Amino acid sequence: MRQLTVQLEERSYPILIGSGLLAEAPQFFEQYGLTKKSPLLIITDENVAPKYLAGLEQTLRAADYTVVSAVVPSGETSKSLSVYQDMMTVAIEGKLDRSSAIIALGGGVVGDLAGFVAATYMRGIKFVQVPTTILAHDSSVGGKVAVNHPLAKNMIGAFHQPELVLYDVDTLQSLPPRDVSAGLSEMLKHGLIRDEAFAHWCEEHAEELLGLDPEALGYGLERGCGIKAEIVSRDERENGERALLNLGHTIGHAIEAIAGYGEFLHGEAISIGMAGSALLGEKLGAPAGLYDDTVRMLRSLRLPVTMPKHLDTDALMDAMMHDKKFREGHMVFIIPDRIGAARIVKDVPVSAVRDVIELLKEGAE
Ligand SMILES: NC(=O)c1ccc[n+]([C@@H]2O[C@H](COP(=O)([O-])OP(=O)(O)OC[C@H]3O[C@@H](n4cnc5c(N)ncnc54)[C@H](O)[C@@H]3O)[C@@H](O)[C@H]2O)c1
Ligand SMILES: O=C(O)C(=O)C[C@@H](O)[C@H](O)[C@H](O)COP(=O)(O)O
Ligand SMILES: [Zn+2]
Repeated sequence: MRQLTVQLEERSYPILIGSGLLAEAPQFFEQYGLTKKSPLLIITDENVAPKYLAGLEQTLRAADYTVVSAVVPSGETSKSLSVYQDMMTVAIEGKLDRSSAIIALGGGVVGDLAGFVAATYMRGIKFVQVPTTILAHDSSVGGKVAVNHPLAKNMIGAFHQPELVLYDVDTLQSLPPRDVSAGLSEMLKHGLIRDEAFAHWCEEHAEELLGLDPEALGYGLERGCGIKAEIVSRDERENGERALLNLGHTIGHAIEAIAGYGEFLHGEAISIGMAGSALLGEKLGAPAGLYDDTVRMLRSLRLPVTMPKHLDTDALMDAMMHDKKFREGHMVFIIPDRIGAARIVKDVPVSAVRDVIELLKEGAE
């Protein structure tokens, strides 16, 4: 088992990554403070439930935990206020109390939704992240929890750290190829912002990663989580450095909202956004070649680097104004200087962003 720690003083917690960990959930839950005297609520989705829910429920009940479960539709549309309200109803009817915990069994959608329920139920109860996607190496760490507003991504949310991240990598073997690639997008992002060697490693090991080779996946998840944990430990609430984790997200979130949630997977939209950030980087003085290198790396992971022409530039520009980094009238972007290093740039010219959006359209020169 690989173990990392998110260092946040009294809110510190471990990230446990390994094979067979779901079967050991009761021991870990007990070790990290989940009481057996109050019910647990497992929130999962329709794709994950048939594969992993019954097993987890049985293991927990055999260890004397009381378990209530809720299954939401799979996909981005479940990060909504209406599904959030349904989860609140299940929690109230299931008699969760202030000592209860919520278990997020699934990918980033379930993690963000369940985490937001935990952050707000009775003004906040414990929760545990049990990620089942590659992408969730990012979403399960750091405590950003949220649902979407139709106009903008992750608009209704909180910072609420889990007690534990229990990452059973065996679950990843059942992921569809499109979700494998989407998850690798955020893995590469961690290399692009902080670790040049890791970014190259992702490209060099693309075929093993896409083929779900356990050794490659284990290392990639450990390094990706490690970079995220280091940054979050220094800047939990995104007052500075944490914004680097948003590379590609200003454009990516706008694509997700304007195309309609679920049309593009999050990792796919972020991939297009990272290609756009590299273009912006070159416009703002980064060495030529940065865009080509970035695009080559993204393509090696079978990720898209262009968007359909029909996505309206004005609508995308409007959506970008809702970015959480937009403050005091300034458009703020994460701009790569080179592979492995990026910086926060305040007041990026709107005209440069508009040019980049046009260049990202399919068929543009
Ligand atoms: N909080 C954060 O810091 C953070 C970071 C990155 C992304 N996110 C959010 O995460 C979400 C994307 O996460 P995601 O890509 O994991 O999406 P997801 O949760 O929708 O999972 C992707 C798909 O895989 C299915 N699935 C999950 N586990 C499976 C398994 N083991 N086997 C087979 N199918 C499985 C799901 O049902 C879904 O259809 C977005 O909403 C994004 O905004 C949050
Ligand atoms: O943890 C962070 O900080 C990130 O930015 C990670 C991103 O991958 C993630 O998509 C996050 O949810 C985006 O946050 P937001 O504040 O832009 O909504
Ligand atoms: Zn993301």
